[in-house]
This record gives sequence, structure tokens and C-alpha cells, in this order.
Amino acid sequence: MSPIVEVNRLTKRYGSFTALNQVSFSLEEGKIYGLLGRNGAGKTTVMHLLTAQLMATEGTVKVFGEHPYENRNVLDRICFIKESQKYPDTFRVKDIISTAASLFPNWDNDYAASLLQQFQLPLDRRFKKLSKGMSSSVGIIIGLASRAPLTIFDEPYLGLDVVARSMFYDLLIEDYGSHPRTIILSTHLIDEISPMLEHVILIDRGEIKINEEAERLRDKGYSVSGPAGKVDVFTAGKQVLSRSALGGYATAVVLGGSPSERYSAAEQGLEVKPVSLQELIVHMTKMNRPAHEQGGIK
Ligand SMILES: Nc1ncnc2c1ncn2[C@@H]1O[C@H](COP(=O)(O)OP(=O)(O)OP(=O)(O)O)[C@@H](O)[C@H]1O
Repeated sequence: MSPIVEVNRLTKRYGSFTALNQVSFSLEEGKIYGLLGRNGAGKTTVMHLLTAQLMATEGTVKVFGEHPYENRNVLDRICFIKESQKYPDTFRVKDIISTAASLFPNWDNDYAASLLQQFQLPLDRRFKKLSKGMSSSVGIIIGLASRAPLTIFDEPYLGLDVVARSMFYDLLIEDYGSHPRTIILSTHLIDEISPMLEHVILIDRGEIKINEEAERLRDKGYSVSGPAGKVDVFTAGKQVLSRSALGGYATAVVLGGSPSERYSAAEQGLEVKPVSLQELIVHMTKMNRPAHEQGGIK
């Protein structure tokens, strides 16, 4: 299957500042990608380059096999939902929805109507009078009902409460199941979205640090807990991403480890657990930083 996004040695400079440095990756059809990274890492810059809202300084971007700039054939197949989307002051919810319906070739009116009900959005209310969470719901509804072959959600849930966020995740998975497409989720709430992710791209300071299937990434590490002495003996000579201790009890996150290595930890009476994607990403990002910066990564 040929990739629907191909990015090759992409560099973006703002004046003398390099926001993206020689980034290359490709995205396949029908997968959910997590585009992750710390504040200022370069995620939005990537998304703006994919959606032709920015010009690259160097390198190439191809979406659906073509350059996206001023290319309706490409742009009609992309739905980009970002936080704090602006609309004309006079626009009511129903105006935004009907505009979206006219923009996206795969738009599903019945589905949009059902989503409007589920998110309890007042059709006649002006967009600027909506609460933060309600404004985010409008974006989410457009992103879902557009059924665009490439749908990008950039922190789409500013102000959305946990119930509405969980509703969004459930709806996304359900609709993706019946209408597969390529979805990019960019967020800092890694733990919340990680069950949905099939592939993770982690950007750090304008460079790609991880580009890996989520399953393989999850397998990259594990944690062992138990009496501190036993944990230290077991982890000696292994690549330990972190170690914490409380009283005589310690937990270490270990990188790598075959099933037999994990089995042997359990045999030694240690508790072995998988590491969450978020933990792994935080630790792996720290590893790439100089020692004096490693304390500051959240
Ligand atoms: N127009 C601009 N002029 C100058 N610098 C910019 C501009 N846009 C972005 N940057 C810088 O480029 C870097 C990457 O920004 P970008 O918005 O892509 O990060 P991000 O990963 O999306 O961050 P966040 O998670 O905080 O939204 C940051 O250091 C940012 O300050």
C-alpha cells in the first residue's frame, strides 16, 4: 500500500530559528497516528506543512501523492481540526455545520445530526457565545462527520470535560471501525489516547525521536517492583530508564527485555508490569536530553 503522506527531509526555519530539522516520515492509509512531543517541539509546524498553511524552507511534502499547496484535489480530502478555530462573529452552530457540509465531499449529514444531539449543542446559538467545551465539540463533530481520508485533530478538546472527551474517543473508534481513514491525533493527553494509537511519531526540538508501531513501542520496556535490593540486583547491567524508591521498596523501568528476561524477574519474586506509552515516551525523551535538563520533563 503506498503511503498517503510522504515527508522527506523537511526543514522549517522561522528567521534564524529552526523549528523542524530534516524530518522524514510517511503515513499509511487507514491508521491512527499519535503525533506527540513537548510544547514547542514542532508538531503544529508539521501539521501546517501537511495542510499547506506553511511553506517548507527545505524538503518535500506529498499528500495523496501530490504537493498540497493550492491543490484542491489534496485539500478537499483533508480535515484539520485545531483548538481555538475562528469563525465569523455572526455564525451560529448551524451555519458552521452547513458550511462544513458543503466543504467535505464525504460529509455525512445524519451522522452530524446525531453527534450534535449527543454533544447537546444548541444549533441556533452563535459560535462566539458557546462555552470553551462546546466550541471544542463543534470541531470534533466536524472532524468526525467530515469522514475525510486524512483527518487531523490538533489538541481538539480544550475545555472538554472528561465525560465528553471519553465520548469523543468512543465515537472516534466506532466510526473509524466502520469508515477507516487516516487519523492524526496530536495531544499532550497521551495516556487518554494511547489505547487508540496504532503508530507513534514523537518530535523533540524539531527532530523525530520515535517513529514506531505502538505495539512495538509498548513492548520496549517494562517495570519491575519489589524489595530495593532485589530490584537492584535484577536491573544491574540492564538499561534502566528510571528508578524510584519508597522505604525499602523500589520500582525500576527497564528498557528492552525479552519475554524470558521478564519471566525471570517474576521468578525472582519481583512484580513485572507493562509500562504505559506515556511513561515510556517521557523516559525516552529524557534520555535524549543532557543531564541538567532531565529533571524538567513532565
Ligand atoms: N511564526 C513563527 N515565528 C517564529 N517561531 C515560530 C513560529 N511558529 C512557531 N514557532 C516556533 O517553532 C517551534 C515549534 O512550534 P510549534 O507550534 O510547531 O510547536 P508544537 O509542538 O505544536 O507546540 P505546542 O505543543 O506547544 O502547541 C516553537 O519554538 C515555536 O516558538
